[in-house]
Amino acid sequence: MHIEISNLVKEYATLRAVNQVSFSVNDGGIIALLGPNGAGKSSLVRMLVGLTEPDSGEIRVESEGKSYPHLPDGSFGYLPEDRGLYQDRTLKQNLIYIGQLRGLEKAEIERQLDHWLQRFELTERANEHLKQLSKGNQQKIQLIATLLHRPPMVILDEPFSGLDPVNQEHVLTVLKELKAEGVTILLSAHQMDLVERLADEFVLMNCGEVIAKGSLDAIHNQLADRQQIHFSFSRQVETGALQSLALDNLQSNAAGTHFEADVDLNAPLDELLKQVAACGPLQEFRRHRKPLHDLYLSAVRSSTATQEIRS
Ligand SMILES: Nc1ncnc2c1ncn2[C@@H]1O[C@H](COP(=O)(O)OP(=O)(O)OP(=O)(O)O)[C@@H](O)[C@H]1O
Repeated sequence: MHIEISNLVKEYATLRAVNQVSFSVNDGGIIALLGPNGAGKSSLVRMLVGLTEPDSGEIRVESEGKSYPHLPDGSFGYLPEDRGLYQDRTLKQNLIYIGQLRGLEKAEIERQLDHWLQRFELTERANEHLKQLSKGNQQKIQLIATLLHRPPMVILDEPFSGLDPVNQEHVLTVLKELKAEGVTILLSAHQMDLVERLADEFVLMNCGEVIAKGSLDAIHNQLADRQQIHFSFSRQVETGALQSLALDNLQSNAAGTHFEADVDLNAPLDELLKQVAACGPLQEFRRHRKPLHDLYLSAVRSSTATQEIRS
């Protein structure tokens, strides 16, 4: 399956929630939609699954030699932002119902139910009403409902919401397992640190627009204006010599052995390494990549400022 999204626009009354968004999704791998509240992620996902239609632009889904304007029914699992299972029914009743809706045979439903309840450590609770479960466990049942029919593609709107760190890790592991099985995953999330470890591709959105997209390397190239280096010496060195190098914001520890500094994105690091090594007995020299979280925050701030100037 291949998805091509081109210049997509969605408007609600006077608000343009999705503005000229373009990106593509290839088979396999995990693609993450990131953006602050109101960035337009759910609006985009709803068009992708065919719940709403774009005002302009195009979604083209190529699957088994055919082309569709949204993901064809039955080809995907969808965890919506508004969760919808029956609170007064047991986990088992809810999931059997979902399995029947998806057209699964009784034996297959039982098989999948056993597998997923065990995988999410909820087997013992199968006969409890959904409302008896914590928010996090309810979220896991919602995920099972999305995965029960083993779709080749899953669309997850905020799969980590309501989960504690232990369960976030658990879901992360399950998503990695699905990826290893060849499932394509498109998810929206706010948990940068988790998403950075999980996704292969990223689409960063703000105020309806894409502000950066691609692999982590590509995002760094698009958003980082500086890079940070860390280096250390086996004994104290005079900072005088270091200060004459092209290093900004040079900081050292109290012992004068460990340093960090900002350098230009295009600075030749090999050359810099030689210059730093000439200042003392160098132990370590490494480039430190800003976490996605930091890149994202500064990009969202500057993109919001640009939008405010424009409007
Ligand atoms: N059905 C609707 N009618 C009117 N406005 C809407 C509708 N759905 C979303 N919006 C508005 O469109 C903008 C984008 O909303 P959307 O839910 O797509 O963002 P989001 O990135 O998913 O946000 P969140 O992370 O909070 O879920 C918001 O300003 C929202 O208020």
